[in-house]
Amino acid sequence: MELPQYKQDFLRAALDGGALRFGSFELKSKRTSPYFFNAGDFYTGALHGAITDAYAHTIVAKGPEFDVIFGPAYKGIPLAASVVYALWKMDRGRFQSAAYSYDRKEAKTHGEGGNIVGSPLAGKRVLIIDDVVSAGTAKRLAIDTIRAAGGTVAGIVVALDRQETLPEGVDKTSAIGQLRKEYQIPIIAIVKLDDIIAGMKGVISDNDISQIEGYRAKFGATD
Ligand SMILES: O=P(O)(O)OC[C@H]1O[C@H](OP(=O)(O)OP(=O)(O)O)[C@H](O)[C@@H]1O
Ligand SMILES: O=C(O)c1cc(=O)[nH]c(=O)[nH]1
Repeated sequence: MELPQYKQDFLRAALDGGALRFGSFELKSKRTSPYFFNAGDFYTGALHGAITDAYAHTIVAKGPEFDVIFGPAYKGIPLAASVVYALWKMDRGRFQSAAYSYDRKEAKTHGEGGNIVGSPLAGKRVLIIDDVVSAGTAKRLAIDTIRAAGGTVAGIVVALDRQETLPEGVDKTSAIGQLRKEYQIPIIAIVKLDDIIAGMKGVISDNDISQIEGYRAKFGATD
C-alpha cells in the first residue's frame, strides 16, 4: 500500500538528513537493532521544517482535540514551538488559539520562577509532543507535570513507533501500548516500523530490508 505523501516526505528527509540509518545499533534497551532514528539530526532549517510539517500533518490527520502542545525538555521544546506555528499556518481558524508550553529540567528560582514556560496548563487539554518512546519514563514524568499544573493530557505524538516489545515484557506489548493502556490516552506517531519497511523497499538494500524484517519477526509487538 502506498504511504500518504506526508509520511513519504518525512522518510525521504530522514534518510537524506541521516536521521534514519541502517546497520547495527545498540538501543537503550541493549538490543541490537538494524535501524536507528535520531530526531536530533533534523537540525537545518529544511530538515526541521520537514519534521515540523510531518508532526503537523499527523496531528491534523489523527490527533485528538487539544488546546496546548507541551514539549518536554529538551528535545520536545523546539518541536512544540514550531508545530503549533505550522498548525496555525495550515488552518488559522481551527488553530487560532492553539498554544505551546514546555518545562524546565530545573525550576527557575528568580524572575517569573517555576518550571513551566509558555501557555498556562490549568483547565487545558494538553497534547505532549516528543521524539521517541523508549521505556516511557520521560512521558510519565511529562504527564505528572501537566496534571500537577491542572491540565488534562489529551494524548501524545511522537515521530516513530518502533512497534517492538518491552525488553522485560512478559507478553508482546510495546512501550507505547503499555502507556496507552496505563493512561487510556491516544498515542500517535508520524511513522511506525511497518511504514519504514514499506517506504524503504527499493530504496535501501534487500539485505537491510531482510535484517529489519527479521528484527520485527523477533521483537515485533502485537499492539
Ligand atoms: O523515557 P521515554 O519516555 O521512553 O523517552 C525517552 C526519552 O528520552 C530522551 O529524552 P531525555 O529525557 O533523555 O531528555 P532530552 O530531551 O534532554 O534528551 C528522548 O528524547 C526521549 O524523549
Ligand atoms: O530505543 C532507543 O534507544 C532508540 C531507538 C531509536 O530508533 N531512536 C532513539 O532515539 N532511541
